[in-house]
Amino acid sequence: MARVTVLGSGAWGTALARLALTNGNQVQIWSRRGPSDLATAVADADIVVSAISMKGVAALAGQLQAANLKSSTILVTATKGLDPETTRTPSKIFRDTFPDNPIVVLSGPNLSKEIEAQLPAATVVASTDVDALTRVQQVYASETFRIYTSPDPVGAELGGTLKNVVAIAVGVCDGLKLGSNAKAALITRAIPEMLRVGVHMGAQIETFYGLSGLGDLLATCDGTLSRNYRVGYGLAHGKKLDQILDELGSTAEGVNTTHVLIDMANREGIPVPIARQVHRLLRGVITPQEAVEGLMERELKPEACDLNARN
Ligand SMILES: NC(=O)C1=CN([C@@H]2O[C@H](COP(=O)(O)OP(=O)(O)OC[C@H]3O[C@@H](n4cnc5c(N)ncnc54)[C@H](O)[C@@H]3O)[C@@H](O)[C@H]2O)C=CC1
Ligand SMILES: O=C(CO)COP(=O)(O)O
Repeated sequence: MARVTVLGSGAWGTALARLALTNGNQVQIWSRRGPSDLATAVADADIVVSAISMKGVAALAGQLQAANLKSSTILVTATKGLDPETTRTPSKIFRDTFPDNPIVVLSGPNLSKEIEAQLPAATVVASTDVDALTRVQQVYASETFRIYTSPDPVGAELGGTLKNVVAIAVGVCDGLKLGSNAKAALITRAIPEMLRVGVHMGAQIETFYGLSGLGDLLATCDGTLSRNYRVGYGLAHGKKLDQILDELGSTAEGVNTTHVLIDMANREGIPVPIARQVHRLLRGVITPQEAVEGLMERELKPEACDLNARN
């Protein structure tokens, strides 16, 4: 049994709290608009699970620091995004703020509605701290939630982060009714793009072929349960981005991730053709049809990809 505090009472925070509770752990949820004070909520926790939107992670890390988080507390991050100011992943933000705490990433094909319905699923917990990995694995492993471990936290969270951009593109593809061939081509060609960014940011290649990479890419590109997919689908039907996000009423991280990714790709010269079309589409400078044409009209090239290619 562990004392677990989950930060964030959105769809994913609630599901992660319920999973830990069902396994017999002592669980409390903190949220920014809730009644409890952060310092009190984390004071006795063995494990703090952060499941808030990316836009709040850097500030939350600062608040936790002010709350004097114990250095023995395991910090688990379940957010899938990149910091707009620094391009850091959540685990990097926590690592920079809490150099002595064990940091664990939890990421995989985990659409919260299916998890809440107790459908079988698997995920990855990733850390360089083996004891912390075992502890978090024990807290979450159950008959319906299978937990694999990985030594590559950055790779695990980048898979979950970058696939959100692809899910927007696939939503467009389905919204325009481009067919199964186009969808298969898009998802497959997205993999070298994700790998190129991942390798640049220090991830291990094999992580992207596991649950937190390919697994999450497939789950999120499968259809209507994914909010990022629904962003693309809505754009393909001529809706404005603001309207789509209002209707969703919850976080679609791929929108912010696309902007951060394109800033980074421009600075570092990383070729990301799919993300670039998504970026133009989100900014409203091209139509969904023009985004497709932009991809199809690119120069012809071999399929094999150079992961260190630069523009
Ligand atoms: N819902 C899902 O199926 C899954 C979501 N995730 C990731 O988990 C993260 C949260 O997603 P959801 O819970 O689905 O979103 P949500 O929109 O349902 O909830 C977002 C939560 O973040 C909190 N939050 C937002 N801005 C904040 C700030 N500035 N400071 C403190 N808290 C803030 C909100 O109060 C809310 O509790 C995202 O990064 C998402 O990609 C990961 C796996 C599955
Ligand atoms: O990350 C997720 C599933 O693993 C959730 O995807 P969406 O944020 O697109 O709903």
